[in-house]
Amino acid sequence: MIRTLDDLDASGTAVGVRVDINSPLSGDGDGLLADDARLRAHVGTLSELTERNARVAVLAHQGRPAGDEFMSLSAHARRLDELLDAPVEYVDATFCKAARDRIETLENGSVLVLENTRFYSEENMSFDPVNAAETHLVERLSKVLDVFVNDAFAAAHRSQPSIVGFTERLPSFGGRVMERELEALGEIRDRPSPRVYVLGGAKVDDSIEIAETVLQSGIADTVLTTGVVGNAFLHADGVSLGEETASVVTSRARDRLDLAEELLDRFPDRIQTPSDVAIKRDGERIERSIESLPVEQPAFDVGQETIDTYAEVFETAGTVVLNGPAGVFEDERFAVGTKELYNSATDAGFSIVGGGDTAAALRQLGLSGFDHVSTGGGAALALLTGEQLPAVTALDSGAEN
Ligand SMILES: Nc1ncnc2c1ncn2[C@@H]1O[C@H](COP(=O)(O)OP(=O)(O)O)[C@@H](O)[C@H]1O
Ligand SMILES: O=C(OP(=O)(O)O)[C@H](O)COP(=O)(O)O
Repeated sequence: MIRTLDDLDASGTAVGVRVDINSPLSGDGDGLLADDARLRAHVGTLSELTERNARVAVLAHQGRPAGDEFMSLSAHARRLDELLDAPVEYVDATFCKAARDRIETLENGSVLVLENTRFYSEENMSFDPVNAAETHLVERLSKVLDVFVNDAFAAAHRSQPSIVGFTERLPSFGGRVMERELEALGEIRDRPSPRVYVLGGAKVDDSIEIAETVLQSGIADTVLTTGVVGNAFLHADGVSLGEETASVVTSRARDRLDLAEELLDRFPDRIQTPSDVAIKRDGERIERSIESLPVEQPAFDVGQETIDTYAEVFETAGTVVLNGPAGVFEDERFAVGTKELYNSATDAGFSIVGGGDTAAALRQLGLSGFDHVSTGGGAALALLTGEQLPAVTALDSGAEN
């Protein structure tokens, strides 16, 4: 069991808090945040620490080296300053003397945002906790920190130094986001059955692998497919979709379509594919049954019959896990499947939603009422397929040290 903020006497201590505020940027190259959901998620943990009179140094990443969204955290710090009652400063250094000096002179009850951890090469590599503890970032920062709090659930599937290294050197605790996510997602096998996984979106190969894991292990009783994933399963089943749709499928699925075909053979009663789709013809949404395919136009959503069939499955489901939009939700005409399916999933005993684009779809379509909306995409799916997360293993073993 990991220790939480309930186990921490924070007053007067210097606390390093790893958060995941990796966010979509505005796209204008101005480094402004297009969405602050991940920052708002951490407000509880950060406020609790400042109200308890701790000095808080925030560690986080943004983007990946050479990627479009690889940026400084200065805009994140400004937004956190607006969101928190406590004063928030920013320093464009992560672990050098300038950063360490600022941490040492921080006032109790205030926050310092350190620079993007991934500006340093070691942070872009994977380590086991013992070796992560020897990296410059962890070794130097540990000298000026008393305690480490990991609240970065969305990065908990990574083995980077700032995620797994501090637990070897400092008393370490899970933050409130980490605690809530592990509670909601950690014991998926204990959630009521039948458990239904709805796999949509465009990460076709990942979703095919997830389908295999959850069906084989019995974590899921049924897998329903939508989005490009649904079209990929139809394609693997020998349905001739038409050139446009097939080319979206094959551009998204590199080498797992054979596995999809095998899964349809092995679990014929436990995987469902769409019975109809919505295509775009002359700028309009037209619904077509699968039997009437192929068509020239691209299939951008599931059709009403599929929506109704899947909604019936939700009515008797104990747990529904949804990942990935059912269609091109960015276009109102093809948001119908996502809107109606996610809405009816709230009829299930317990509903869990994860995924970056999925969270954006929920906001855009005004969908709510789920039992848990995860801050993580990859991390949530790793947990929901029964994997042990490196961040949690490190917090667990840190608690034993
Ligand atoms: N039928 C479809 N054809 C083309 N794109 C689709 C279709 N269904 C969903 N998508 C696209 O999938 C993308 C989201 O997928 P993904 O990144 O896998 O979701 P998440 O980040 O939630 O895991 C969206 O941009 C959406 O437009
Ligand atoms: O956005 C994240 O993951 P996600 O896209 O799976 O939700 C996390 O910040 C992890 O980032 P990474 O996938 O670059 O390690």
